[in-house]
Amino acid sequence: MNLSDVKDAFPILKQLENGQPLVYLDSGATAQTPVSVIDTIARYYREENANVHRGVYGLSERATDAYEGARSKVRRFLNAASDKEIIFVRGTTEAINLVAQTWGRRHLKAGDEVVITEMEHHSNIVPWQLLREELGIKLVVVPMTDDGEIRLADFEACLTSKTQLVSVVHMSNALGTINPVADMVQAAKKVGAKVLLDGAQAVPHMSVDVRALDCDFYAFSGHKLYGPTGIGVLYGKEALLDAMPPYQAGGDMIYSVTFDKTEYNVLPYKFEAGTPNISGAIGLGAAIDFVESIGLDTIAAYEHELLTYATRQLQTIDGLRIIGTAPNKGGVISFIVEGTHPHDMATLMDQDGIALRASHHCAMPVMQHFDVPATLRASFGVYNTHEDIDRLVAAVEEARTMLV
Ligand SMILES: Cc1ncc(COP(=O)(O)O)c(CN[C@@H](CS)C(=O)O)c1O
Repeated sequence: MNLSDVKDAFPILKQLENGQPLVYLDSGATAQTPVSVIDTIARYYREENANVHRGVYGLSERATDAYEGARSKVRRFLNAASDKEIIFVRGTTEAINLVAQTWGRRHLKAGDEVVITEMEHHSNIVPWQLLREELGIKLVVVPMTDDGEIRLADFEACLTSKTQLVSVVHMSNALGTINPVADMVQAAKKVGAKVLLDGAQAVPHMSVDVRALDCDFYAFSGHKLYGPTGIGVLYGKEALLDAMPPYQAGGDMIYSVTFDKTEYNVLPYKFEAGTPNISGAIGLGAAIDFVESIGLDTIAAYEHELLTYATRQLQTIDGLRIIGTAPNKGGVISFIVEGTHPHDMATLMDQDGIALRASHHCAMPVMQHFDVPATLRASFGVYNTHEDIDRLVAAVEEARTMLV
C-alpha cells in the first residue's frame, strides 16, 4: 500500500471532531484500526467463530488454523525461530508481568539485581517493585541525560555480577527516545544477565528482529500496531519458556489432570490458559499484513521525516519547550508551553479537532526528571500528514494565545 493511500484505509479519520476534520496524534496510546483489520475480525465472527484447539469439527478446525496462522505471522514479523516462542497475552503489561511472575519468581532471590532505566513505562517498573517487596531483589535504575537519552556507558556502569535481568524500553513512549538495545543486550550478556525488551512503542515504528537483537524476551501490544485491543505478544527464547512455570492455570494449558497431578501442555499453550482472544489474534495478524504491505522501513523513514518537520515547526512557537531531544528518536514529540498546563492546552486544542495526549504517560519518573507535572504529546501513525502537523502548530498557537 502506498503511503498516500493509507489515510483512506482508516474510516475513523474521516469524521469531524467539533466541526473540524479529526487530526489524531495519539497513536502512542492506541493506534487507529484500518478497514482491513476491522473486516477480518467481522468476517471471523460471521464465518469462522468457534473455540480453538478443542473441536473435531470443521468450523473449530478453521478457527484454530486462523488463530495459529496469526501466531506464525507474528513469528515471521519478529523473525523468531519458532511459533513456540510466541505467546499471546493481553498486551505489553501482561507480557512483562508474565515474565516477572514466572521467570522472575523462579530465578530471582534476595540481593539479585534487576536493571531498568529512568525512562520506563510504569508497566516495566511496578512488576519489578512487586518482586522487590516479595523477594528482596534490588532494582537498579540507569539514569538518563537531560536530552532524555540513555548513554551506553551509564548503562554498563549499572551492570554487576549480581545483575540477573535487564528490562528496558526499546522506544520511550514519553520522549520518543530509541535506546541502543542491541548494544545493551550484548553488554548484559557479558555479565550473564537475561534481557527483556519492552517493544510497545518500537514495533509500530520500525523493523524488529529478535534473533538479531539476541534478547531473551520481547513484548508488544496489538492495539499500538493498528490491531485490536486485548491482544499482545510475549516473545521468549524457547529454552527459557520451556523451563518457566505456567503463568495462569486452567483449560488448554494442561496435557492431563488428575487430583494427584497435572501435566502441563507444551509451548506455547502452557502460557495460554482458558479460551484465548481468538478474534484479537486474528485481527493482529491482519494488522501485521497491513504494516508489511507498506513496509516497516518505509514507515520508519516517513515518520522520521514527519518528526523532523514537526520538531522544526513547533520550535517556532514562543515559550514551547520540547521534552526529549535525544538524537535517535521515533515518532513522538513531548512538549510544554510556558505559562500553561498541558491539560488546559489539550482541552482547547480538542476544540480545533486535535487529539493528542496531555498526561504523565504512565512514566512519572520521566516527568520528575524534567520537573514537569505532565507534557503534551503528539505521537504519529502511518496516517498522519504534514497538514496534520500544520493543524497541530496552529492549534498550539491559538490555545497558547488564549491561556497566556
Ligand atoms: C513503552 C510502553 N510500555 C508498555 C505500555 C503498556 O501497554 P498496554 O498495551 O497498555 O499493556 C505502553 C502503553 N503506553 C500508552 C498508555 S500509558 C501511552 O499512551 O504511551 C508503553 O507505551
